[in-house]
Amino acid sequence: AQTGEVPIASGRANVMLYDDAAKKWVASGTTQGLSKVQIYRHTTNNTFRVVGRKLQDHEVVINCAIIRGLKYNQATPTFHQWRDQRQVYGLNFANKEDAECFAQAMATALDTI
Ligand SMILES: CC(=O)N[C@@H](Cc1ccccc1Cl)C(=O)N1CCC[C@]12C=C[C@@H]1CC[C@@H](C(=O)N[C@@H]3C(=O)N4[C@@H](C=C[C@H]3C)CC[C@H]4C(=O)O)N1C2=O
Repeated sequence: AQTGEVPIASGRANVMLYDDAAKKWVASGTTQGLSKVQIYRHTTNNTFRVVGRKLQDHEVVINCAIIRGLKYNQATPTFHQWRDQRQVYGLNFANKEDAECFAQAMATALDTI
């Protein structure tokens, strides 16, 4: 977290990006594996972003702003996805509880911005 940012959710997930050309999901980052994915709230300007770091080596595998109007799709109880202009992001959560907690915080963020 940068100064002035607080985490409002944290969960474990495989972070994936959709390769539009190949029409398939690819693991984000250099290796497969679980990441700790958090939603940070910036305390002064009330903005939010999703940051994920590999559990193993802390490689940042996702760092994207949560923008107004973002459509967060809970495709399954443990696979959630959303898109921005460039990418489609997928979070394959380690369990339902992490997924639910993350989705709740995402909804809060989307209600706030
Ligand atoms: C209008 C719109 O944008 N719609 C988007 C979805 C969307 C809707 C609304 C708002 C935002 C967004 Cl993002 C769309 O449909 N998208 C976004 C890119 C990909 C996809 C398009 C086609 C494929 C077909 C199969 C399906 C898929 O990926 N299912 C998963 C799956 O195949 N996997 C993942 C897990 C489970 C499954 C659920 C883990 C790895 C792999 C696997 O199981 O091995 N698809 C999509 O979701």
